[in-house]
Amino acid sequence: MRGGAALAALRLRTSFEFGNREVAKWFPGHMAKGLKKMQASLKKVDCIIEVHDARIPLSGRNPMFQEALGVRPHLLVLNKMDLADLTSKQRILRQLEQQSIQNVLFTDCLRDRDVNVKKIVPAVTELIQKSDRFHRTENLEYCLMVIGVPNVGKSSLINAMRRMYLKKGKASRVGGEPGITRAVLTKIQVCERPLMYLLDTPGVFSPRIESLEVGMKLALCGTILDHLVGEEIIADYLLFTLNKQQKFDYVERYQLGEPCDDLQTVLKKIAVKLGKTQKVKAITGVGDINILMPNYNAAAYDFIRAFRKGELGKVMLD
Ligand SMILES: Nc1nc2c(ncn2[C@@H]2O[C@H](COP(=O)(O)OP(=O)(O)OP(=O)(O)O)[C@@H](O)[C@H]2O)c(=O)[nH]1
Repeated sequence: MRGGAALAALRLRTSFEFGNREVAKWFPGHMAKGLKKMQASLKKVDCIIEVHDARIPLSGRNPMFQEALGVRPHLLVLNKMDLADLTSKQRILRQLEQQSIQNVLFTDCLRDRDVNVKKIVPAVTELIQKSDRFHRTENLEYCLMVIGVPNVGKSSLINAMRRMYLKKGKASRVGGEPGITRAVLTKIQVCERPLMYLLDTPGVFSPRIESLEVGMKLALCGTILDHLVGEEIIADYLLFTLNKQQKFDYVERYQLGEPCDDLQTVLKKIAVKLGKTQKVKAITGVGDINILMPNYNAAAYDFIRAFRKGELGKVMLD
């Protein structure tokens, strides 16, 4: 940890200049399957498992499905907990509770037999049994659906649950029913008593981008296509965030010597360190010379990817 005086000498930014950008273009509507298409299958669902990225537990979730579906048991799974700095977990849970979200689990779907993934079925069983749905006797099968914005790990969660339950030999996959898309109706049995299924196709929602800052956080976590936002600005927001939170793993990774808040300087050093440079011929008064130009795009790409893989340390963006 660097001392206050040393940090002050580095002149780190205290705010980020977002400029004039149009967030509306950052998430093309066709990327989400759309509520309408999902609604038919959602009607049959007894409990919604909403997956979101644990690094942005408050930003970008789309509450639209709750409004569209009325009151229905809902479990919020904050996934990628392995990438999140959870020292402020209690604050996050309190803030979520203020939004009436009480049922929250943190997961790491890539870890084999994650203990928290295991808690999903008992939590969901309790939620359904406490809800009105339990008194509807005509159908004793419970059906769960995983939904969320892109790239938060919905498919990974389904696969983790599938591994967990299919391995036990208790679960079976059930084929489609006539008249309804087979893919939507493919079910995985996840519990015997009560009989519970998970629809194996997740519902994709568009994120709610209420501000440029929220948009940038979503972009940093990879839920928006990078080129729509711009890799350079994502890299700059990443640099700003790491410095603000004093997460200086990047300094060591790229052998920068000391933290720096100037993107061009950082990208130049990253490019040189990674050997991402291009020979460019320059014509001068005394003849042609070859100069080495850093490939800023390749450097920005590496910087962002390293962050997303957790190689620059754990963060909390909200
Ligand atoms: N570190 C980490 N990575 C994860 C975790 N869960 C998923 N991922 C990674 O996140 C990326 C997206 O995972 P998916 O399961 O495809 O996410 P999705 O929400 O189904 O994505 P869409 O199909 O785009 O909606 C993949 O590279 C996964 O390997 C997790 O718990 N921790």
